[in-house]
Amino acid sequence: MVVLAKAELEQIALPAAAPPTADVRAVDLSAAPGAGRAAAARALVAACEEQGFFKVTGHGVPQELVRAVEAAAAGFFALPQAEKEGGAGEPVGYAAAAASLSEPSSPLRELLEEYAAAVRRMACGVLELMAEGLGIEPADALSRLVADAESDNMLRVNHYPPAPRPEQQAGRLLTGFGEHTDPQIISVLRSNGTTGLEIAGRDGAWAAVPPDTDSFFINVGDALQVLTNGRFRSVKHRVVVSSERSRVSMIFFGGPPPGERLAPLPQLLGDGGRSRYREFTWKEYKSSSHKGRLVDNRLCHFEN
Ligand SMILES: C=C1C[C@]23C[C@@]1(O)CC[C@H]2[C@@]12CC[C@H](O)[C@@](C)(C(=O)O1)[C@H]2[C@@H]3C(=O)O
Ligand SMILES: O=C(O)CCC(=O)C(=O)O
Ligand SMILES: [Fe+2]
Repeated sequence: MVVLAKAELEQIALPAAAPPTADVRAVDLSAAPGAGRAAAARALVAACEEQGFFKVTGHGVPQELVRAVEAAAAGFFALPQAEKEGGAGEPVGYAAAAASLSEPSSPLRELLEEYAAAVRRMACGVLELMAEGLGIEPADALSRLVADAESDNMLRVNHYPPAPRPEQQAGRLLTGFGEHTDPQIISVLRSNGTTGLEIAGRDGAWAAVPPDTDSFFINVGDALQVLTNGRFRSVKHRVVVSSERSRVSMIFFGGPPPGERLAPLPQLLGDGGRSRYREFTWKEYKSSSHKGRLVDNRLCHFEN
C-alpha cells in the first residue's frame, strides 16, 4: 500500500536550546559482498544496539529512480487540493488531516511502486546482514518477514509545507510528525534534503539528523525490538518543522504478514533464556496500537 500524506502540525514546548547534531553511523552496503561483509554486519548490529538508527550508503537503489519519484511526489503535492483529493481508493491514497483518500495519476503510482520494490529489496539485504551480524540462522530469519507476498509493507510519502515564521509560533516549536517509534520491523527513510528529522538517544535527549540525499536512513521498529528480545531498540523520532523549505520524505515500512507470530528469536534469548515479550501476532499488535496515541509506548502491553 502507498500513502501520500500531508503533515499534521502540532505545537510543543520550545526547547531551551537547539538540539545537537546526531552522530549517525554510516554503513557502506557496497562493501558487503566481499571482505567487508563481516565488518558491515558488525557495524549494523552496533548501530541497532546503540541508537536503533543508522544510514546506508552504497545501497544500490538507483539515484535516477529516487530523484524521479521525489520530483513526481513534489509535483503531486503542488497540485490544487481538489485534484489531490479527487477520485478514491487504494492502493494509493492521499491522506490529508481527515485521511481522505484519492487516486494519484497512474504514472506516479507506477513510479512509487517501482521505488517501493527497490527499497524493499535493499531492506531485505540489510535484514540479512543483520541476521549474519547477530549470528542467527537461517540467513532469512528476519528478511523473510518483509519479503513475503503477505508482508504488511507500506510506502508513505510525507509532505511538510514550510512552517509559519517563528514569530507567529508564539514560543512554541511545530512538529509535523510528533514523537513516536515505528511499529514495524524496519523503516527506510529519505528526504529531499530538508532538515527536521530528530532522534532521541537512550537518555531521551533529542538530536537533529543532518539531511543526506544520497543515503537512506534506517530505523529499528518495535517488531525488531521484540524479535531481538530488546537487544535492538526501536528509535524514538519526530519531525520538527522549522524550515522555509518544504520537506518531502519517503518512508518504506517493512511489516510482517498479519498472522505472523512475533516473539524473541530463540537464538537471542541468552543464557537465562528469559523472553522479555510474550508472543503476539502482527495483527494483534496493530490493533492494539490503533487504540492508542502516536506518542504512546506500544510495546509495554506485550512485555512479560
Ligand atoms: C496513532 C497511530 C498512527 C500510526 C498508527 C498508530 O496507531 C500508532 C503508530 C503510528 C504509525 C507511526 C509510523 C508510521 O508513520 C505509521 C503509518 C504506522 O505504521 O504507525 C503511523 C500510523 C498512522 O499514521 O496511521
Ligand atoms: O517524514 C519523516 O521524515 C518521518 C516520518 C515518520 O517518522 C513516519 O512517517 O513514521
Ligand atoms: Fe516514524
